[in-house]
Amino acid sequence: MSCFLSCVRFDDSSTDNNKPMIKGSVSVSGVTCYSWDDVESLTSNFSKLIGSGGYSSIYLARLSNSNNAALKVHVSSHRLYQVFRSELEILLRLQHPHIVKLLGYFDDSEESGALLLEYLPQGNLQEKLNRNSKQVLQWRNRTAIAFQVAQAIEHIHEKCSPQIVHGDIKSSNILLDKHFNSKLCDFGSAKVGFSSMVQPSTTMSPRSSKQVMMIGSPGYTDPHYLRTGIASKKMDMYGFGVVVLELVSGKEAVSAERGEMLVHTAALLIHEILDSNGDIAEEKVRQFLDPRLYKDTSLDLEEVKTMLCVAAYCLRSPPSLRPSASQVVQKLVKKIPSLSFLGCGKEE
Ligand SMILES: Nc1ncnc2c1ncn2[C@@H]1O[C@H](COP(=O)(O)OP(=O)(O)OP(=O)(O)O)[C@@H](O)[C@H]1O
Repeated sequence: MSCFLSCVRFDDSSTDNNKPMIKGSVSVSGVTCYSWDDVESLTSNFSKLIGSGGYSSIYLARLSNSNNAALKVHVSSHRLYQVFRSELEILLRLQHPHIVKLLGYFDDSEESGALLLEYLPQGNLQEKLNRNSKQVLQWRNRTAIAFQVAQAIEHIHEKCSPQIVHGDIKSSNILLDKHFNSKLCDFGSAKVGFSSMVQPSTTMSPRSSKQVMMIGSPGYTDPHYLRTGIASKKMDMYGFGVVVLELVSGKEAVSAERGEMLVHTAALLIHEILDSNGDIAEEKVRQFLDPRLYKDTSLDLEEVKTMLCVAAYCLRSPPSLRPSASQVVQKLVKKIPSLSFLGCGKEE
């Protein structure tokens, strides 16, 4: 932890971005309430699927001003309607350059809902880091993405009221715009309130009534949360640590071929980093580095060490030893000075 404490300043400033919940209105503060007919027409009858998740399908939508948008349609069910409502209410509060922007929504008040979101044309970070991706994400983009995601987490953890735990930080929940600026999405697992204790809820099905619903995704879930069911800001920092390992190595959080977790593959290196306070041999750094970056002229091995150091501290146990998001932001700015030019993520 000393490596963090020596270079951070705490920022306790908070802004209240509460916005009133809209019900039945057409458009308030730029967020529009749509009818189902509107939704069908915006998506040309759901003609283009651009993504899917555990609880939803995402379609390309075209706004009246010809701009593209993304429509996230939640699976119809009473339980998932609560997930939709929770995500809607959280997104209505949030306004940050690195958090996906809510443009509108549809709500039947019973079991169906849809969110109209700004469209991020480069898709998600997991796809971009995939070995089969045509384009190799450059090192300077990777450091900027880590920085911007840390800023988004800092915002929900420390700068909005009430504070929010995202609960599912992973590379497929990080979307990229045309300049590879990142935006955090998917607040369906988020918990509002400080260090919330999550009482695992049972599913609606009587057959599976003993099944508990945990939040998080394989390869990213904080082992402390798995043991205790306590969702806290530090579980987001754990997920962030895994994302940073993905950015450095270009590997998936869970290997598709061998099912191996990246945190396990990197365990030895992480221990060495923590033991040496980040002072590790360049050769070891190179061994872990995404080989597609070897020829990247923007690559700087000292910056790679900084990123690995951030990841290592975010993955520490117990969670109290992990840095806060603002400590990570400060550390990245201090050690990767080019990031300070990004400011707090300029809008396009
Ligand atoms: N605004 C957007 N612009 C472009 N693509 C998007 C947008 N929102 C979502 N997607 C795509 O759809 C995928 C799934 O979105 P999202 O994570 O919000 O769904 P989910 O059902 O909550 O998924 P999960 O299973 O992670 O809970 C994203 O990884 C991304 O590829």
